[in-house]
Amino acid sequence: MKDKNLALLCDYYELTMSNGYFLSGYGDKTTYFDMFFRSIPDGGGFAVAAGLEQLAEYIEDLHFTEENIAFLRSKKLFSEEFLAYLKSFRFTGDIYAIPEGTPVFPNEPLVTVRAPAIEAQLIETYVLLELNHQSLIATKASRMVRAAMGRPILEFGSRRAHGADAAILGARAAYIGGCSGTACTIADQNYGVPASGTMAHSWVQMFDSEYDAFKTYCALYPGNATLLVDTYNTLKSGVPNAIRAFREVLVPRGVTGFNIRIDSGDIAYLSKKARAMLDEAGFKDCKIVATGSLDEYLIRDLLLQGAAVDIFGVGERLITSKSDPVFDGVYKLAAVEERGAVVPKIKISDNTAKITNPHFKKVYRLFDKSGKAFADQLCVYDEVIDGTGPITLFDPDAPWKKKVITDFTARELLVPVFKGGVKVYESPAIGDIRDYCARQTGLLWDEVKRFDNPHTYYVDLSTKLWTVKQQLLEAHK
Ligand SMILES: Nc1ncnc2c1ncn2[C@@H]1O[C@H](COP(=O)(O)OP(=O)(O)OP(=O)(O)O)[C@@H](O)[C@H]1O
Ligand SMILES: O=P(O)(O)OC[C@H]1O[C@H](OP(=O)(O)OP(=O)(O)O)[C@H](O)[C@@H]1O
Ligand SMILES: O=C(O)c1cccnc1
Repeated sequence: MKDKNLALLCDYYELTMSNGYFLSGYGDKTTYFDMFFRSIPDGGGFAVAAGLEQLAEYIEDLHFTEENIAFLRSKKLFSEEFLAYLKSFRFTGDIYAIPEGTPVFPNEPLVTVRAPAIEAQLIETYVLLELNHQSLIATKASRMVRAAMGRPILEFGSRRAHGADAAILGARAAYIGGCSGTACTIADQNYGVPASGTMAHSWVQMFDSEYDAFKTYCALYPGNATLLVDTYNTLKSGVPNAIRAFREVLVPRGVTGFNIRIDSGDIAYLSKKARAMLDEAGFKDCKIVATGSLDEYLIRDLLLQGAAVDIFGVGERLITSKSDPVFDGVYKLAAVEERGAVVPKIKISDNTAKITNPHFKKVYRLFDKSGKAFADQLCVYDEVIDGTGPITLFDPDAPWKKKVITDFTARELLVPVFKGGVKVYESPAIGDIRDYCARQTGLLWDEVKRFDNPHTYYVDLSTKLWTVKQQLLEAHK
């Protein structure tokens, strides 16, 4: 993907509008665009931001090749002046973003772009596709990881992913969301997501007997043997043959740390029976991996049934976020600059939830004295919340419902990623993003993290921002 020029991976209207801005004298106008989302997949209480590293790489490299320009010329729609401008196009603006792995909520900017109109417009599609996809999968992974109550989850979805990028970057996002590894080897090579795996039924079928298959695998990979026990009959042959192979090949070598995998049938019943057989054979440390169309609800249900599963492998329902496969991030103009002053802009809708929050904004996360996050506050860019004075929180839709908070700390969420076209943000190592995600998720109340009817986390507006919004609504009445 890195070697491909993806400048034309944009919706065609970005180009027609940009050509139009260019010809109408708006091309250089400084604009502020926010990327934010409106609803949390699966009715969850929070989402996990992901995709920033790839977005930053894309923008840093964004340029139009001779071929791109010749292609655009062939459409007979774009002016020669605009095509000449594209030849030397580079992103020159500023970008602020919420770091990957941060729990995020509807209506707060995950990315704010301050750039000349054409530049900000041309990156819209990529900003959205990268953040929408990776945030979707990171959010889904986080749900599954919570359902597994500390048991590792391995991402096994490449074969069911909607294309190569969805597999590779999906594996990256799943790791950020808390998965422990992936079967996707290239995700390890490219992004450092630890790759591992077990074996397919074909391995077991290939040999004259199940026992031969297990014995050979144990001899080849003594430190990494996870034997798939359900090819013929899990309890009658799979588990007994696995026990025999462990006993005959691994025990004499002093190897520990082997596993079995169950991929079909009643996982609760079979895992409990298999556990008893392994324990009886003296293999109390042998772990049981379960796979087969799992998701957070099945994982939770299996654990409620007392399934003796130590590790879950999850594919299709994670890599496609099958139960709710759309992350509805949007990219909206929030302000422009007129003679150096920031002028807020609003998008009005009959659906009040779709009215945008205008202005160049900051996002603060507020923590109570126990360290738990209790609300996010959107402010105008020149406001500061430092926790030294009280803060008034109110419901933006019912501003008379107020409370004054005194004992709290505040952390600004948006960090600079580009300044004047120069990338100033060094993306952390993937393992650090994953750890950060786990720590930040740990700062949310359990009520926000439950699956059913989670508590709505407040994303409030400062009085100043709320007033600007009301004034714009009045002005457009
Ligand atoms: N104890 C259980 N409680 C709830 N769901 C389960 C339990 N055990 C398995 N499942 C789930 O039920 C579904 C069973 O799928 P299905 O019957 O189509 O195939 P399978 O058992 O995996 O067998 P095969 O791979 O041979 O088709 C899977 O989604 C699996 O995760
Ligand atoms: O079910 P998922 O969550 O996607 O997990 C990955 C699945 O992929 C493999 O099966 P494969 O695609 O070979 O087909 P199978 O279901 O017939 O085993 C593996 O054996 C798992 O069952
Ligand atoms: O390694 C595995 O067990 C695996 C990999 C991909 C898909 N299903 C299982």
